[in-house]
Amino acid sequence: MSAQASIAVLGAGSWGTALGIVLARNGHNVCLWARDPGLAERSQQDRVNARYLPDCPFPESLKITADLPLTLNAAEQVWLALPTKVLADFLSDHASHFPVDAIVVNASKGFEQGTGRQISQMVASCLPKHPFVAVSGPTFAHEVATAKPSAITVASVQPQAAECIAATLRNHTLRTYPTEDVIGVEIAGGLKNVLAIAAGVADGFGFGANARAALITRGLAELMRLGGLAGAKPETFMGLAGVGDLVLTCTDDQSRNRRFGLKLAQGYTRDEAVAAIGQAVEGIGAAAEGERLAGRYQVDMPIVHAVYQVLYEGVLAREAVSQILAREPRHQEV
Ligand SMILES: NC(=O)C1=CN([C@@H]2O[C@H](COP(=O)(O)OP(=O)(O)OC[C@H]3O[C@@H](n4cnc5c(N)ncnc54)[C@H](OP(=O)(O)O)[C@@H]3O)[C@@H](O)[C@H]2O)C=CC1
Ligand SMILES: O=C(CO)COP(=O)(O)O
Repeated sequence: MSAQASIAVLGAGSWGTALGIVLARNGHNVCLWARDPGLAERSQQDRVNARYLPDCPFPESLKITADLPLTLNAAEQVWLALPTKVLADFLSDHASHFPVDAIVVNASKGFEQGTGRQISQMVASCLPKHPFVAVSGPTFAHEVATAKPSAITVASVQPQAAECIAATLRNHTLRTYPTEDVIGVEIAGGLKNVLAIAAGVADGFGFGANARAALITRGLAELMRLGGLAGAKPETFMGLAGVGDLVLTCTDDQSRNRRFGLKLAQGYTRDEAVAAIGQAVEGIGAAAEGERLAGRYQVDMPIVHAVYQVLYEGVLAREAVSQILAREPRHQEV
């Protein structure tokens, strides 16, 4: 891999655009793929993605296009920043066009819809020979793109691939932390969005800071219980991709998932709240997959279950909260 890499970033929403900007600023040649030719053309001309990151100008070495073969051509790294629900179809349609030696880097958070498979498993079934890396952590796109200090986990079962991607991504405002625990990083990143919805609901009802802290702590316990049975390392949940991202998204209104929960508490239906946010709300799909995984591993996940009931079974948010509070008292354990 050359010091100046040729990089394809697929998905020109807020996260793909932010990553494209950072990678280009780091001196790499980046081609960002947008599915909307109009957006690609305007952004290439104006040197900014006015729809998703209007105040973040493109560095010179960032190009944006809707031409996928051109984007993938000779890429040494292919970064995925698409909503998780479209990933399965996207990979089955386009994986055969990925350059054979490219490292595949996933930056999305969630699970395959309908199966609960992790993104690493989806990628492995379509691209079994490509090294795979997952990046995840407390990183709001706008803060990363505007070079606010941030830190991110870079996970791969192939340490060399993790180190390569960490070196590509890090700079003086973005610290990278490699790990081999892909399972833990993906479970934490996928399910913290469900808990952020719950935090938004609780704050929307005015339950206060104590309730929010309890929710984060007990939510973390749910992630660790599931992660333990799925083969993750407990310490991953105490790191950036675990408690780091959980705290970020449960406490700050930059989070779309948290804002979605706030809307539910205001009485919006699920679909009205999705429309009001107007961007990816990964916690919705992840609630269904979290419920599926809890069943598969026979693990108690009451907060994930409550969010699932509100989103899929028509239970009122207030009622779901009362049900959690009415649970049998128990000893604290993780
Ligand atoms: N934003 C953030 O701060 C962070 C986001 N992430 C994760 O990154 C992933 C992407 O999120 P984010 O960029 O924020 O989402 P956004 O809602 O900002 O953007 C979504 C992007 O996906 C595109 N898209 C939607 N459907 C399709 C499709 N069928 N085929 C191709 N492209 C499609 C949209 O295109 P169009 O504009 O044409 O609709 C848009 O470019 C999510 O998994 C999220 O959890 C991770 C860390 C930080
Ligand atoms: O994952 C994120 C930050 O780490 C972004 O969270 P939201 O998708 O809730 O905005």
